[in-house]
Amino acid sequence: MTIAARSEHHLNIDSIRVGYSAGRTFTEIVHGMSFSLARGEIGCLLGPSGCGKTTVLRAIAGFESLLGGRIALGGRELSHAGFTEAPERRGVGVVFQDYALFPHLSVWENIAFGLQRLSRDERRQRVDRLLSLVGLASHARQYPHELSGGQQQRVALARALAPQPDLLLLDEPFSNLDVDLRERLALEVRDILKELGTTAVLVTHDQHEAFAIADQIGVMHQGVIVQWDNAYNLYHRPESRFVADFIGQGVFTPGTVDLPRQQVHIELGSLPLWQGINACSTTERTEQVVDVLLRADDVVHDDASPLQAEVVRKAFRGAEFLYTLKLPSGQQLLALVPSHHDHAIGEKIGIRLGADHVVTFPSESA
Ligand SMILES: Nc1ncnc2c1ncn2[C@@H]1O[C@H](COP(=O)(O)OP(=O)(O)OP(=O)(O)O)[C@@H](O)[C@H]1O
Repeated sequence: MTIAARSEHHLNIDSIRVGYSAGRTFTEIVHGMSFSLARGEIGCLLGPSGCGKTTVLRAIAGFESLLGGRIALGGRELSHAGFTEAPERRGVGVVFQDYALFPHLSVWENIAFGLQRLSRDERRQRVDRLLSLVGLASHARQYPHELSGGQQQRVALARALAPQPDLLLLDEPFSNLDVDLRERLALEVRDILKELGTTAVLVTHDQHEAFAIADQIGVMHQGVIVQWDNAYNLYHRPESRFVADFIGQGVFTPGTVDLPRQQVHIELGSLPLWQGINACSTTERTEQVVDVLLRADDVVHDDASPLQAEVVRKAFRGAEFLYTLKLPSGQQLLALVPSHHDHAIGEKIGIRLGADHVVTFPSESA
């Protein structure tokens, strides 16, 4: 069956519902979730543990069937209630968290594994190209146990890409790697997918990984996508408190909206409202109490500033310290400060606002 509507999208996930039964009870985990990707686009499902990310991926791979909604790829319907195309017939490749390489096969043989139907020459060309693309040409004869975790994950990626799938799924592919390598490999994988024009969906709970690899990110909460957007908008224009909280670091601080001046006043000073984005919609009153999202990079350390805040906690981040600061009112803030400004706990430091816009939410204390 071909889906004519929205054919500009390569992958269409349309109102899918997925759940599990355990004994006599049935629990719905994914509650009518939708997103689409154009050909060659990289999407990411990002969310806290247990929100249903892997369940969605398993449904796209064909390991779980749908209770409702539909999944289509390249105009081909892969799943709807009562129909699940078999995983091996979907044209979907999967890279798992634990690499799942064949231990008794060499790197070359692992990548060639799914290419039996190709001629010897085609197979050799395909595997050699992928090996050089993932930077492992000199490791072709080695076995998985002789490789580092990052190298094994590159082999797993090459193996999943070898049959040229219509869609690649990556399930927390970097979570077994250390933090520095994770982000580097995520950027490398992005380059490889872009070079091949492969459409991909990644799931992770690590926002740096999501930011490094994805064109579009769906922030998931309790089985639904609460915002589908690019990384910049998720950080700077979160549409809900959940997204504001989950993405980046910041605090909510009380503020008063001054609509005539299009400003919001907080303890640190006044800021322009971001037109149309989360600005309070109520116009009956000229002032309104709101919670203002202040990111750690919105608060600037400035010795010349008359506004002083006390250092309550500090975390060394290499290039920066993440300071937790207390204002005279007791309100706490976060501030990212270059790490050559090494201040002691209890010390008072000058701060000022460094934000050019502000995002507000209805006050939870009002
Ligand atoms: N096979 C299963 N049978 C029953 N319940 C399951 C099964 N697999 C997952 N669940 C439940 O579904 C919910 C969502 O799980 P899922 O693995 O999709 O979440 P996730 O967002 O990928 O989490 P994580 O980041 O921890 O992997 C969880 O409450 C989990 O316990």
